[in-house]
Amino acid sequence: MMLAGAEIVESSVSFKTDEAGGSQAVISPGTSAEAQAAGAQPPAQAAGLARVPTREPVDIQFSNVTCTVKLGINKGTKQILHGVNGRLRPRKLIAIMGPSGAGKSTLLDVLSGYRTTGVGGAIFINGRGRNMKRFKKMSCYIQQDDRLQGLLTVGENMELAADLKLPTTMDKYEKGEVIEDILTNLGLYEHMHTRGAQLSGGQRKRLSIALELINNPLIMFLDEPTTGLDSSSCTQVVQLCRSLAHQGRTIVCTVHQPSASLFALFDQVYVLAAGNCLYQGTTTNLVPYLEQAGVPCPIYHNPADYVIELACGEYGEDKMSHLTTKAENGRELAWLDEPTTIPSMEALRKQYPLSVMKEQDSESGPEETPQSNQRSVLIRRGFLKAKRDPTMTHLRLIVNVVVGIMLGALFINAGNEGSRVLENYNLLFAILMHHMMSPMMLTILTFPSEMSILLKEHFNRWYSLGSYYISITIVDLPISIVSCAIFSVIVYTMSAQPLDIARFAMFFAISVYTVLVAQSFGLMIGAVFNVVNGTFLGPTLSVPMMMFAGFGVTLRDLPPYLSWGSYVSYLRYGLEGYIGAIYGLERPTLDCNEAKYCHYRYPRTFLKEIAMSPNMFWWDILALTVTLFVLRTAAFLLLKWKLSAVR
Ligand SMILES: Nc1ncnc2c1ncn2[C@@H]1O[C@H](COP(=O)(O)OP(=O)(O)OP(=O)(O)O)[C@@H](O)[C@H]1O
Repeated sequence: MMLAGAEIVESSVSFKTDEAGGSQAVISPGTSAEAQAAGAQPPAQAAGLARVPTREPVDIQFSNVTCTVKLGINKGTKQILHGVNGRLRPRKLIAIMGPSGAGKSTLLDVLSGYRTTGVGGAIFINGRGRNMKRFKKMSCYIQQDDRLQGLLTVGENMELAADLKLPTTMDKYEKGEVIEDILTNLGLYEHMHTRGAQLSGGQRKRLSIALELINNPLIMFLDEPTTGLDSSSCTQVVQLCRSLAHQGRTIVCTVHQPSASLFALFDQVYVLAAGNCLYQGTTTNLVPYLEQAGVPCPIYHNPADYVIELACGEYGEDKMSHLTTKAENGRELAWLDEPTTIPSMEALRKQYPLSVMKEQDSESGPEETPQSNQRSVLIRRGFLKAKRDPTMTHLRLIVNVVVGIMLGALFINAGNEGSRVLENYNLLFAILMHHMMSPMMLTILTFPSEMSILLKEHFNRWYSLGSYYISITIVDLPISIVSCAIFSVIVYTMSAQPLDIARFAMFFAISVYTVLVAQSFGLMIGAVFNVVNGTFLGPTLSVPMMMFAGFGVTLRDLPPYLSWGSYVSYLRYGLEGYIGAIYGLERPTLDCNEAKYCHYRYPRTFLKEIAMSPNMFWWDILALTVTLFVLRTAAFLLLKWKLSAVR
């Protein structure tokens, strides 16, 4: 790992903060495309990212790449990429351009290794077939939507990413230097204490790049880094990418329709039209290429706009196919920078012998740091987020207090009164519903957004799924227990349940179990479905659970062909557990102060009526433990499946 003082290879862009707190790109001389086009050698970098890549730059070649997606049952398939070829040269900022729907993001997904399903063709790294494990160690993928931790500040985001991505042997000062260097050069140092959610679009994009720069990748893929940014932020981000590329990285971005000045910042451009390559070469060669192809770019027309118009078929489909043929669908290298010096695959293999790969392969495991470190950092991050989370923590605590008081007030003193046993039974069911619905819905509503961050961070090798899963389980436990305890104390005392520590402990244990099981059920749904589908499915799937709980229809009265349902419904064990806690343990006869005749003042009569045994508590705990384990494992497996299925 090279830190401050490392060799600096080219002039660059840095950002200075103006008085208003905004950032401005300061372009050092020697970086303009014109200067490069004129053959000027860029001078040494005066200011810029000190951490240049420590490994040799990477040459990427792809051949006959296809991508086909399934459109659904009996709807056939659709081919998005039609055997495209290309060469992505090192130290270059490369734009993949094309009209909407041309397949830019798909090509980027394929090249980055994010998409693996329905993909054909070959990708070569430095002359050898891509080894995914090795490739992932040297590359990162920054998707279009900035998936950042909005509750954490820029500094915290960077610190935690550094703890996950830098060797554990580095101390906090060394890591701090890396963070300072990156933030200073990306113009984010002054925003160190701003939360991710409060950053502007351009700042968010730069933070996304900063986070991935921590472990100094050789190859960076960025999907539409300029979308949604104003022209000055666009220039800042593209200038930054250019500077990073010229330090020795291969940077590939998709862009929609860049302005002429933005277009000039790219070194190389790859134009796609309907899944075919129309042009591959330097930005400066585009105009001569079009001229030679017989479709000259009109004077005063932005070449980037013109080529997109051609790619859209505005000048006729025949021109599109003519250009695809001329570009040999990306095989033609004549329009790249110094085409005669582009090494063959064989030469590249000689240049990068396998013995070097051996060293790289033995460097570390699939992630940068050991699992124990990943877990502790993720737990730290989880608690930091939980402390500030207005929904998962603050609202959850408030809801438990409010609902506890409301239920307590509605069923005040119902617990000891023989004439109100049925009311108390309703209260126990209402408590069960509360413990089921609130954690389940909260998870269903919040997890999909967490899922997108997980997808990004897991793909970029920040941590393993196992470490992530263990950390979210641990972080949520104290919040669940505290909110459950507050609720239980309020409702238990207000409704005058028997003041017996053993009974309260049983009541509380069942409550915590119900919350944890419901949350795991929500996690299963949230891992697979989006918010809309999850919001529909969660409560809908819970209805049969309620049916089989033994409330409304007693367990005795369930039709024999449906009796299995009571064994799979965790609510049945929850309700039975509550009954055991409140009416079990040989509870003495209840008071009968509010009526002349109290039919259920003898708990045994009531238990007989509802067909529940008071002595099943430990069986209920066992059943809930098994259910929790099964659901938690299922949620993990579904998450694992989802991580690969989306690709
Ligand atoms: N999973 C999928 N199922 C069906 N069609 C898909 C799928 N993924 C992509 N497509 C289609 O493939 C085409 C290319 O999509 P892609 O997102 O790569 O385009 P793009 O060039 O990046 O477009 P944009 O610039 O609008 O993002 C589009 O027509 C899109 O609808």
